[in-house]
Amino acid sequence: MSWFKKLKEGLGKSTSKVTASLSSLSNLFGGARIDASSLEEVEDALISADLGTTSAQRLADRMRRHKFEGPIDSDTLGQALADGITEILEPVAQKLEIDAAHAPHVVLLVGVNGSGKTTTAGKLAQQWRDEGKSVMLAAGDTFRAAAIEQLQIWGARTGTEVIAGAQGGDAAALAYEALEKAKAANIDVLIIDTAGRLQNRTELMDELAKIVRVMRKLDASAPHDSVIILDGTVGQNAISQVKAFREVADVTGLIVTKLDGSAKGGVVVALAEEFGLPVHAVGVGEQADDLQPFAAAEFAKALVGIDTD
Ligand SMILES: Nc1nc2c(ncn2[C@@H]2O[C@H](COP(=O)(O)OP(=O)(O)OP(=O)(O)O)[C@@H](O)[C@H]2O)c(=O)[nH]1
Repeated sequence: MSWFKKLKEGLGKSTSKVTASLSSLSNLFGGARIDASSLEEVEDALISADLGTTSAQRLADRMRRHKFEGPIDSDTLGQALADGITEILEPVAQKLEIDAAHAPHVVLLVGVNGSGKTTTAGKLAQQWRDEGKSVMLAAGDTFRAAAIEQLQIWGARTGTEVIAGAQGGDAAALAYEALEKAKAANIDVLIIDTAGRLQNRTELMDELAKIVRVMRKLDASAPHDSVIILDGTVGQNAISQVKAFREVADVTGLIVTKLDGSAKGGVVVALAEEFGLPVHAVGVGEQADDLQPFAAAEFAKALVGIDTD
C-alpha cells in the first residue's frame, strides 16, 4: 500500500468528522458564497475533529472569503478546506535534518508514557542507517526493562550499537556515557530514548532537565533536537503535553504517532497553529517505513479525504 493510501486510510475516522458537514452543506448552496450559519456548522465540525478553535475559526473565515467558481459541491468545499489546512501546516513541515558539523548530532526523544518514543527511536535509526549514516542508540528509558529490550531488538535489526545500563539506573549518567562513546567513535547521530513521564510529575520532569544539563557538559550545543513524541489519538491533551515538556527540555520539534486509526488526527493542525514548532514526521503503523516526513499538502488532503493527483 502506498504511503499516502496508508495515511488516508489511517486518518479515515478523523476525515469523517471533518467532512460530515460538508456533503450536507453542499446541497444547500446555489450561490458562490457560503452563508453564516453553514459556516458555523463547518467550524463546529472542525472543532469536533480536534483542529482546535483558532484553526477552525481561521478556516471557516477563509471559506467565508473564498469565491467559489461554479456550483459548490462537497469536492469543491473539501478542496478549499484542504488548501486552508495546507496553508497552516506548510510552515511547520520540516524534516529532521542531521547537521554533519555536529559529531554526533544528538536527538533526544521525550514524551508521556506509551506515546511511541522507543518505536520512533528504532524507526529513525533504521532510516538514518539506510541513508548511510552511522547511528548510536541510547536506552535512556531505564524504568522499563522491556523498553531496553525493545531498543536492543531495533539495534540488532538495524546493526546499530545500543548503549544500555541496568533497569532503574540513572538516565542522565547513561546519556552522558552514550554521548562520550558516540564522540569517541565519531558517530553521526546519537538517538536518546527516554522514559515516558506524565507532564504533571515534577520529579520526573526534573530528571529530564538533568539529562539535558549533564549532556551539555560534554557538548554545550546538545541536544541538537529535542523531539516530543505525541500519540495522535489523545487529541487536545497533546497541547498541554507540548507546553509542559517545552519548559524542561526546550522542545524543538514534534513527531505525531498512531495516526492510523485516530479519530483525532486533526490535532496536528491545532499543534501547528498553537506552537509553530516543526512537525518532523508522522507515524501510521509499527514498521520502520510507517514513519515518514510530514508533508503539509498530503496530510491536508488525507485529512479531508481527497485523493492526490
Ligand atoms: N498503530 C501504531 N502503533 C504505534 C505507532 N508508533 C508506536 N506504536 C505502538 O505504540 C506502543 C507504544 O510504543 P513505545 O514505542 O513502546 O512507546 P514509548 O513512548 O517508548 O513508551 P514508554 O516507554 O512506556 O514511555 C507500541 O506497541 C508501539 O508498537 C504508530 O505509528 N502506529
